[in-house]
Amino acid sequence: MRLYELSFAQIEDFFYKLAEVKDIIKDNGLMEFLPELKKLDSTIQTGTTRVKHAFPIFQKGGVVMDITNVQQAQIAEEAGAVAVMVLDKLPYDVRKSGGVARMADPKIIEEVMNSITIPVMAKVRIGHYYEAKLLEALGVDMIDESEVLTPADEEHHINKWEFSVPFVNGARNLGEALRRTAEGASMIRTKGEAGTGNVSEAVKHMKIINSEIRSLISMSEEDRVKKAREYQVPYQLVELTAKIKRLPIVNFAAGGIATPADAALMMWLGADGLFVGSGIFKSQDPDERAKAVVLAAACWEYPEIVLEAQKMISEQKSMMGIDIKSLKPEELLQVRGL
Ligand SMILES: O=C(CO)[C@H](O)[C@H](O)COP(=O)(O)O
Repeated sequence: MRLYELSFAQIEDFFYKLAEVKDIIKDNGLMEFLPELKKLDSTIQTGTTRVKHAFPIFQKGGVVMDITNVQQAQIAEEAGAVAVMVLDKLPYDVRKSGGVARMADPKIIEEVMNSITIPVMAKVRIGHYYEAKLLEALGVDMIDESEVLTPADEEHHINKWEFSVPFVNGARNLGEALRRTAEGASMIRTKGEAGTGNVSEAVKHMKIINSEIRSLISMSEEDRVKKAREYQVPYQLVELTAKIKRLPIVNFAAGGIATPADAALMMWLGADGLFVGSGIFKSQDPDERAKAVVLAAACWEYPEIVLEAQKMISEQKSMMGIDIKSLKPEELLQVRGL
């Protein structure tokens, strides 16, 4: 039983209780705890859109860490990550190794699921319906249809409504974010340029989305109808975005976040939370950095605390970043899946 299979009320209660009962969960395993939760409300349907949307809401303010093995998963859990994302290779290594990047080995994903108590996500190739079916069967908590892996379909994304497991998708602008939402994604992450250790593209994408939402808000109804056509999404989705003045689903920042200061910057720009991979596990101080990034994301409104977080790491141990301008157009991961 995974988190998305619970009802909304059960998930809510789970997260409230999580702080109190973390030790109990650790000692007994999550499975022992679930029957108690089930008793709270056994009648509500599970795997519904409400549940799929609730799961990312409860991760807000947190950091999801890319990991490739059990050891890294344990570092992430120990550091206070809200979830881990299992990959075959970290985005930096995907970039360096070339070739076709596919979903991670299911045996490793299973090992990770059995070794930690926080939610486990994993990536599939864009449009790879069947990798997603395998991950759903495996019981992961969320699927990332990711441009970091080699796209399986150059034209279509997965129809995510068909799944009971929630999906996260990347976006560089409002059009992409709303198209993925219309396809059934429960969470968006700004794409940034993964594996570069360079936060500049994540900043750019977050600012583009913010400014496009601002212009929707001030637009006439007639122009919003036109925008919906341009974005190729239902008008109601454009209308809702303008009304609530934000993306209708949770939006985390990703791609190139490497330091606590980067983490705080993205939260200040309005991210609901963060995905961080290479920046932590390609650094020379992953244990400390993982904790420092979690602290900075949670306390981004307090520069003095972010300063403490920044002091927990050593700049000399940061991953060597890549200047985006040095990448050839075909080396950009962000342009996959529009
Ligand atoms: O979700 C992701 C892409 O699918 C990655 O988690 C994210 O982009 C990580 O990038 P980096 O390695 O630069 O931190």
